Amino acid sequence: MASMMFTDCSSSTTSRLIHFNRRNGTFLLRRRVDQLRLQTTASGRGCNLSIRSSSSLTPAISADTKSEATAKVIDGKAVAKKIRDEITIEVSRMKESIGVVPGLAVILVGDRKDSATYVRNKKKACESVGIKSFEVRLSEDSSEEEVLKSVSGFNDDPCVHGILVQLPLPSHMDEQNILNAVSIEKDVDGFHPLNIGRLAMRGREPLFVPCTPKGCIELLHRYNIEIKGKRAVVIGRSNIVGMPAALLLQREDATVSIIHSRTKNPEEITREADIIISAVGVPNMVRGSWIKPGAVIIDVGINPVEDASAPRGYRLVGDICYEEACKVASAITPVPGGVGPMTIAMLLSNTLTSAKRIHNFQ
Ligand SMILES: NC(=O)C1=CN([C@@H]2O[C@H](COP(=O)(O)OP(=O)(O)OC[C@H]3O[C@@H](n4cnc5c(N)ncnc54)[C@H](OP(=O)(O)O)[C@@H]3O)[C@@H](O)[C@H]2O)C=CC1
Ligand SMILES: Nc1nc(=O)c2c([nH]1)NC[C@@H]1CN(c3ccc(C(=O)N[C@@H](CCC(=O)O)C(=O)O)cc3)C=[N+]21
Repeated sequence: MASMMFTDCSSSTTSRLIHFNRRNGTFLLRRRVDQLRLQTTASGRGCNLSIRSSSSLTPAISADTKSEATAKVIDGKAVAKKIRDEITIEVSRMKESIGVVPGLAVILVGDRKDSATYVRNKKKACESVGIKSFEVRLSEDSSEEEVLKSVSGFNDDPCVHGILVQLPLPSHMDEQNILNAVSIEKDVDGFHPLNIGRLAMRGREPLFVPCTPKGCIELLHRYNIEIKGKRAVVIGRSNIVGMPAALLLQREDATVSIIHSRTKNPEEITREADIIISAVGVPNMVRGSWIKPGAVIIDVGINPVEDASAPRGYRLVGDICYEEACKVASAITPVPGGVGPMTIAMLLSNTLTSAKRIHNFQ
C-alpha cells in the first residue's frame, strides 16, 4: 500500500486526515468532513480507580469505587530518562574499570524522513549516555550486497557491540536475509530468528529482547502493575512489536489473546482484558467502549494526524482514543511520551548488556 489515511478521534464532526506515504515516509496533508460520531463510552463515574503513590515513578494502582475516573498517566518519557541515567553510570564504570566504551552501529538505507528522524534520535540518545555511535547511510537504490557488506563489517568490528538495521528496508531488499546476517551476539534489536525462537520457548533465554515490547513490560514493572495471572490482549502481531509483546506477556504468566486484522468483534475480546498492548498503526481505533473499567493500557501506535496549530503541521496520536480511554482505564501511556522513548532506552540498555557480555564485565 503506497499511502494510508489517518483519522482523528475528536468529538468534532470535522476530522482531519493525513496521508502517510509508506514508501518514502513523508506526510501529505488533506482535510475531509467526516460523519464520525463518538460512541458513548463507559462513564468516568462508573470506573473504579484509585492511586497510591510511593514515589513519582512507582505508584501502586488499585481499585476503589469513589474516585473520579481519570487514568494514571504512565510517563514513559520520565522512566526512559531514569533508565538513561542508570545506563550513564554503568557506561562510565565500565570505561573506568576496563577501558571499554559500548558502541552501537546503525544502518540506514534510503531517504525516508521518519527513519532519518529516528536514527538521529538514537544517535543523540547514545551521546547522552556515553555510548559510541557508528552510522552507515546507503542510498535507496543500493544493493542488498552493500547492506550485507556493512553488516558484516560491523559484525567483525570489536568497537561495535550492537547493530541495528533501520526498518523498513527498500522493497527490493530481502529483509529476512539482512536481519539473519546480524551476529546474534550483536542483535540489540532482538530480531534475529534465533533470539525470537528462544523468546518463544520455555526454558530458553534470548540474548536480546526486542526493544519496544521490552519497553512496554518495563513500564508495567516500574509502575508495579501485576502481570501474572492477568488477562492480556495484544492488538497487532508484527514481528517487531505485537508478536514479541505477546510472547513476553506470556513469559510473565499472563493469559494472552492476540487480535489482528482478521479478528472478528475485537472489542468483545479487549473488553475482557486487564492489560491491553496495542500496536496497530490505526489512529484512535480503540474506543472507550472497548475497555474494561480499570484496565491498564499500553499504546504503542504512533500515527500522524493533521494539526495546523502544530509546528510540523501534524501531531502524533496512538491507536487508543486517549480522551475516551483515560476515563475508563486505571493507567495509560500517552503518545507521544509513552512507549516511544522507552524503545530508545531499551536499545541503549541492550547495547550496554551486549558490551558487558562480550567483555565479561559484571
Ligand atoms: N512506540 C514505538 O517505539 C514504536 C511504535 N510503532 C508503531 O506501532 C504501530 C504498529 O507498528 P508495526 O507493528 O510495525 O505495524 P505493522 O503494520 O507491521 O503491523 C500492524 C499489525 O496490526 C494489525 N492490524 C492492522 N489493522 C488492524 C485492525 N483494523 N484491527 C486489528 N488489527 C489490525 C495487523 O494485522 P495483520 O497481521 O492481520 O496484518 C498487524 O498485525 C505503528 O503505529 C508504528 O508506528 C512501531 C514500532 C515502535
Ligand atoms: N530496526 C528497527 N528498530 C526499531 O526499533 C524501529 C525501526 N527499525 N523502525 C521504526 C520503528 C519505530 N520506532 C520508534 C522509536 C522511537 C520513537 C519515539 O521516540 N517516539 C517519540 C516521538 C518522536 C516524535 O516526536 O517524532 C514518542 O513517542 O514520544 C518512535 C518510534 C522504532 N522502530
